[in-house]
Amino acid sequence: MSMAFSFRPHNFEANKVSWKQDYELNGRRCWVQPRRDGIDHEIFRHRTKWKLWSLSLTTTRPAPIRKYDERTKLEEGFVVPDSNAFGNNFRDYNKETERNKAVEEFYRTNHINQTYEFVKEKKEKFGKLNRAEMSIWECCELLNEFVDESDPDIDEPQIEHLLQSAEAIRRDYPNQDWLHLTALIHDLGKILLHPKFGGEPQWCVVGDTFPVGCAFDPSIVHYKHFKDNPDWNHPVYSTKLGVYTENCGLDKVAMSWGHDEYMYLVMKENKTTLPPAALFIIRFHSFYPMHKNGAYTYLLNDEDKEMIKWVHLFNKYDLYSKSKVRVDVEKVKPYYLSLIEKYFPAKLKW
Ligand SMILES: O[C@H]1[C@H](O)[C@@H](O)[C@H](O)[C@@H](O)[C@H]1O
Ligand SMILES: [Fe+2]
Ligand SMILES: [Fe+2]
Repeated sequence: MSMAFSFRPHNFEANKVSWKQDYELNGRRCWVQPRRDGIDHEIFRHRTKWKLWSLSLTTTRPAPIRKYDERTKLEEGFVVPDSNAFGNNFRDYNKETERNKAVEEFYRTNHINQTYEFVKEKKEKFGKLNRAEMSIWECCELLNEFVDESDPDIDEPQIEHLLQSAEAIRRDYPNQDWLHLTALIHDLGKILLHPKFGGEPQWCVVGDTFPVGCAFDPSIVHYKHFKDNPDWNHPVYSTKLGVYTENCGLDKVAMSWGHDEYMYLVMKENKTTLPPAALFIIRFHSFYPMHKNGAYTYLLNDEDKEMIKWVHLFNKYDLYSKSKVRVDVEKVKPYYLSLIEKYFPAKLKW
């Protein structure tokens, strides 16, 4: 195999290389060059050019991670792939595929059943956090068996998605360890699917979220199915503001019940030391109607408007890191355990 690389990264001369094909990343072939200074170089081909980034996968090393573009001579961030693991556009809910049929059926059930009353009951029930005591990592491992039925972009077990998004954000923001941990835990609320938690059905655990107690916005995925929701014709809940007041703030808004709100409650009650931005990201990362489509702005207050930037930043890694490439769990585990120890108690109430 020819190894003709045209780039010249810093310190290139110092590294007598013997490139070794190692694995695929986002459908690309990559080579990894472990170096004596502890910072591995990963090389991959993006469109017509070779790119390089340095990566470091253990806690003991600093992580000066960057990608290097030979043509522009610039370092750049995470490259958003052109298509998902199935060769389709990301979040394309309308393309006729077998998977999308199941996804639509998921949203039909979700839209019919998520009512204002239903959400209040679930919050009350699961807000007690009296179902299990376990560490964050134990919860990650329990998620191994679940595949999210609402997601057109990935059919891998959830732990893969957690690690893929965490590793992707870590590459671009090596010094923001709170972001790495936020990504790792952002979907842990899906543990509600587990028999320990009564094995909740998918429609009230996963999928995009939206406010209840006021009118459903037409930008919500598969909006048409709301017509069979009992709140559809409710005299108050079907109005624009519903039970809310203009710009009352998202903290006061009841969102459709699912993994976001549950994980937010778990973090808050177990007194995480993660910053407020982390809580905001986790609580609203599935609120695509707001953060992607710009709906419901009349419910946001100034603080929310300020915080959205974090959800936008995070969303890129949540959505576009989904791929068929597995992360080596054992390799990265020590790093994430150290973050968990920094920001959470050893055991949490769930
Ligand atoms: O299907 C996905 C999945 O359930 C994600 O965890 C959620 O955050 C997204 O909003 C949703 O589109
Ligand atoms: Fe999610
Ligand atoms: Fe996610």
